[in-house]
Amino acid sequence: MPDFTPTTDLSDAWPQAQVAAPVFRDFGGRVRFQGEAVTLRVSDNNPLVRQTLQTPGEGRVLVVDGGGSLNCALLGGNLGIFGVENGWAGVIVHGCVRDTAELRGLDLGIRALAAHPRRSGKREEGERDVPLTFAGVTVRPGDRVVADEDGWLVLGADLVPEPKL
Ligand SMILES: O=C([O-])CC(=O)C(=O)O
Repeated sequence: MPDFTPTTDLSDAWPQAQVAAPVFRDFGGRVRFQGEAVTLRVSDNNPLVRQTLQTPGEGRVLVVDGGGSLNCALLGGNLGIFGVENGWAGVIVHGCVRDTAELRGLDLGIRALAAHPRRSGKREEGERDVPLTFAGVTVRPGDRVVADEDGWLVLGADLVPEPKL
């Protein structure tokens, strides 16, 4: 990926960068990804996740706060394909995903807490474009999210562009 600065270097250059607690697993076919955050808060229901991944991603990262729920999966193979087809760089789920063998084959960054076989509820509820706080970070819409082999972090929109490293 062109112009990719590792999270380690970003963290060194910007001590104020928010680093997510290292509780996320990598499920995607793309280990390194970055982009502006689009935010969703849902609770064991994923229609908003589906709807959002069906809109143009334009290289952004969908950040889903599922409240850390270990009850069901908020994203699976079909939603992952929507993400690829619509140009999302990645999806970060504070919750679970499923179809992990399929997700691994997608050109999409995917982080989540765990795998879970059960599908989520189908109620159209949740909030979009709200600040999210979980795993020690606050993600606001438009913040830059950067993920790689070492974890992921959040750079507030005010920190863009990058400093000279
Ligand atoms: O539809 C769902 O709830 C999640 C899923 O399994 C998929 O994306 O394929």
